[in-house]
Amino acid sequence: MPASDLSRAALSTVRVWLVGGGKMGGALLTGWLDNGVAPDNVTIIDPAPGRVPQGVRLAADPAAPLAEGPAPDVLVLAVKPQIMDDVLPAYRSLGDGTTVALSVAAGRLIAGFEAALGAGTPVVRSIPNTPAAVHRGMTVACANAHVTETARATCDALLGAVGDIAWVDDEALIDAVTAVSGSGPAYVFWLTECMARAGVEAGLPEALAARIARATVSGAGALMDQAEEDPATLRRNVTSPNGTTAAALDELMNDRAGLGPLMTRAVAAAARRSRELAG
Ligand SMILES: NC(=O)C1=CN([C@@H]2O[C@H](COP(=O)(O)OP(=O)(O)OC[C@H]3O[C@@H](n4cnc5c(N)ncnc54)[C@H](O)[C@@H]3O)[C@@H](O)[C@H]2O)C=CC1
Ligand SMILES: O=C(O)[C@@H]1CCC=N1
Repeated sequence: MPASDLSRAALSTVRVWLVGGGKMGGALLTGWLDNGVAPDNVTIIDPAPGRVPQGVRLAADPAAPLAEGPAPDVLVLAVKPQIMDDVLPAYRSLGDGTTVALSVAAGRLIAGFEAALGAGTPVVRSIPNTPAAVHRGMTVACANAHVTETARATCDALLGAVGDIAWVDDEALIDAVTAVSGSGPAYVFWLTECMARAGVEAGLPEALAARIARATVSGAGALMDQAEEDPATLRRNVTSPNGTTAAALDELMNDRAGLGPLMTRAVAAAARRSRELAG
């Protein structure tokens, strides 16, 4: 069976509880339903959710789903890291069994989920990103020793339903992953805003500057996606010797004051914050 059929098969019967149906949880949910998860196998637990697709069960808190059952195969934890400690105890009865706790929360450690839900609980810690909303997400995940091969395949299919997925064995890498791909879309949007503002400062009308900045960033992203060349080659393809791009890159690629050292500082700051969120 091809991998995509395998994923669909894994998803067609999976029972998921989504704790936190906000931006990230909602984006994941859309991908699941598009990839074969049955709406009546999904429960959103959220006192103020975003969109609730037809056929999906909604509960403001876990009391009713826990009483009614059946227990989920996967408990997806998509609330803010800062409230995770308050949210988890209610799900203790699902711990130490076959239900996999699949977190998308920044910073929160596998050990924290084990402490709250039970030491024998299968836990997957992952970091997706918001391009998941258009099925172009990038997720990196890490599993504890209690996650079986089947459970890992199910989580792989759930996370892979909204884009690309990579697994790491070393949980410590997740902080840097969060800083690059988790937060990264915001850097690209800020780059777009900066390009538009610079265009206005160079004399363009605001609407035209915003339009060409947005089209350029998304067009460059699409080219990078489809081209075989690496980003450095694509950059060189734009850069004529002694031309306009070379003049700009002299500033952007400056060893001390260019985008390189700035990005290093930004990513280090995000990774540091991820470590702090561990609590
Ligand atoms: N937004 C992003 O780019 C990314 C977010 N994440 C992680 O995803 C998680 C959710 O973030 P967002 O979706 O951006 O936030 P959000 O604020 O859009 O969604 C959080 C949801 O949790 C709900 N909620 C609040 N208290 C609750 C409770 N006691 N039980 C159940 N639900 C409750 C809220 O009503 C809301 O719908 C965070 O842990 C964040 O670190 C991870 C990667 C990227
Ligand atoms: O800013 C945050 O903390 C979350 C995690 C990665 C993207 N958004």
